[in-house]
Amino acid sequence: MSQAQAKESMQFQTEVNQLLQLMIHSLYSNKEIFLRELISNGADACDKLRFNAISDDSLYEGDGDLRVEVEFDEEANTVTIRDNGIGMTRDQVIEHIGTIAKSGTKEFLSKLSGDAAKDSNLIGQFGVGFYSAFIVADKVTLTTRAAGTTESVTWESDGQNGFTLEAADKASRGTEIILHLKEEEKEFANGYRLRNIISTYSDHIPLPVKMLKQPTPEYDEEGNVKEDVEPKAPEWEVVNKANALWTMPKSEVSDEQYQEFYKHIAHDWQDALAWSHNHVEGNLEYKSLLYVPAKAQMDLWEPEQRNGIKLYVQRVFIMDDTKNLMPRYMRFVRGVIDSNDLPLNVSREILQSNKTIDSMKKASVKKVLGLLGSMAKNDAEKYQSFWDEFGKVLKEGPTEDASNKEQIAKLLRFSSTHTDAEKQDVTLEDYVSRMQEGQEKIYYVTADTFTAAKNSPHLEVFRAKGIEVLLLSDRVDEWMISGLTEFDGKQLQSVAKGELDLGKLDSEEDKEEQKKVEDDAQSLLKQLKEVLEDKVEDVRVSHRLTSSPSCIVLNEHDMALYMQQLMKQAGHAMPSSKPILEINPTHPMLVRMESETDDEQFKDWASILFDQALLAEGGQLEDPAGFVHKLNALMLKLS
Ligand SMILES: Nc1ncnc2c1ncn2[C@@H]1O[C@H](COP(=O)(O)OP(=O)(O)OP(=O)(O)O)[C@@H](O)[C@H]1O
Repeated sequence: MSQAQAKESMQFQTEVNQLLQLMIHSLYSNKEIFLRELISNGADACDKLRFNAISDDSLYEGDGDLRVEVEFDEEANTVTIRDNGIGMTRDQVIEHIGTIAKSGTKEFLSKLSGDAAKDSNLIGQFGVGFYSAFIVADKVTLTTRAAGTTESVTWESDGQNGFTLEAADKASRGTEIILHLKEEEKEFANGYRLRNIISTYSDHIPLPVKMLKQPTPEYDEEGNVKEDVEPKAPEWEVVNKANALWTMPKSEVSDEQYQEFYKHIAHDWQDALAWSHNHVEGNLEYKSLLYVPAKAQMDLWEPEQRNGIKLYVQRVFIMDDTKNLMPRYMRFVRGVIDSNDLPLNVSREILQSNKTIDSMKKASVKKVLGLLGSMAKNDAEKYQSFWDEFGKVLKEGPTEDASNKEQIAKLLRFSSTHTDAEKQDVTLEDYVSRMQEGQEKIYYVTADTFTAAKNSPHLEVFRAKGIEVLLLSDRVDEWMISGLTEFDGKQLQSVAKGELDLGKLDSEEDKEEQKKVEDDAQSLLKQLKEVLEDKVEDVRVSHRLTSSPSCIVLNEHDMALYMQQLMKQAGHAMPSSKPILEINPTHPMLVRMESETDDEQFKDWASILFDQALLAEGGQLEDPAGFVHKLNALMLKLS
């Protein structure tokens, strides 16, 4: 007996039970969505077949009438969902249905707290998909045959103890799923209920969903039900509108319909935050329906993301595209673009360098930016919830998409010393409106954590003068800043890089005072330079510090120290440029050092001064043990 014929039991991948239990619990009050999920899968399978058949007509096997069928059996307490789409091979069944090894699953499960209420919120990130069948069924039997093959297979599971696989004898291609309903879910084995769910959730998907016509009794002349009538062959009828929602005029689509369609294409079970629906005519003709989800998808940070924009050509599904129709910094967008200009046989290669695609992409990016802009303007709270989910992704924008930099910059939100709160809700426009008389630049500091940014010694003079500084502590921030060098004609300036020139913000008195401190510190500077020659490029008097003894200053174009560290850990070779040490000669530690006559002792002081500045900057010490040793010796001396 070949492997394909034997009945075989297999285990689910780890944690599948946990996930199923969580899903059943989370979606219990919304359980009828199982039907939408399974119909959506069937519709996707038909889309894939239609696309593959463009180059290989034989895949249709004489049946090009693509559809999803829903049947029920009240007595057996079952609901069946059947499609004549692409189907699955045995290996595909194992890969897609028998496992939960979707990218990001592990991370998702690791976030679970065990608190059912909290975890229910999290499941929103995890597309529910096929497994939602187990919300209502205690056994699921799936039989499938891949288009273009002859072997079919039956998968069966109770959602608890793994699954079995067995060779089947399916005459036609596609997938049939029988849900053996739980006793308490009997209500779903009912034609009226099923039709109702289909028209709520699947009315506007671009594929007919069919059910058998309800038998209507025949009456005699007296109005009595005729008995002994020859039973008619059951007839199928389309029970949804199947009118591809994006092709409908906006005025005819309700918010509920937009939301249901979103759930269908995004495989999300929560409402979208906003959408933009466009019918474009002119040089190019296309329709687009673009959604901003409410919650970050699980794989938002994976290099290879699933789904994205569905590309259609004249209502024929071509492919799910994650790269060509939206830039990476908009990878959270879900939707449909349906072109009238592209050829039906458009290939992945063509997509990568095609003028029509480029123009549609450009216009779609503008649409999403416009959508976000008006959300920010009209509903700050909603925009804030968007920012909290997707802000870090949008921050990739200024560097990735220079042509829309200004518009993206207006959408950015920051923490700042204005409130010192971690919440990112300060706009660059807010900042500019609060700039001081004579202030020419927008100041920021970057650090590994929010606390490190907030407590950075570089902020001391800014705090003393009441000048606002943006506090940047997301990993992406250094990258964002490399693309965002100015806003509203004002340069963005790191407070930790380069020579600090506060320009008009320093009074003549300040400048005179600084000059005096500098003159007085000349010999101390000279001594320090000699001792620290190997470690620093220069030692100079700081105008940034008011209460710390020293700080590290980087060259204008150097990456922040904590970023350099990260890059090194990731295996990148980093050029080793030496930093500058700035000192505060009025600090008691420096005053004490100046009077030190023991050379060895002075060296230790200098070394500690440098090392602690490095630590405050998120850098790593070359010789941490040496630092501790010197510090201890010093403390003992002082005791
Ligand atoms: N009716 C079907 N015909 C063919 N393949 C199917 C069918 N149903 C599911 N699949 C395959 O199984 C995979 C997993 O389905 P599942 O519903 O769990 O997730 P999904 O639809 O890909 O996305 P999500 O998890 O976001 O819902 C699908 O991507 C598809 O490859």
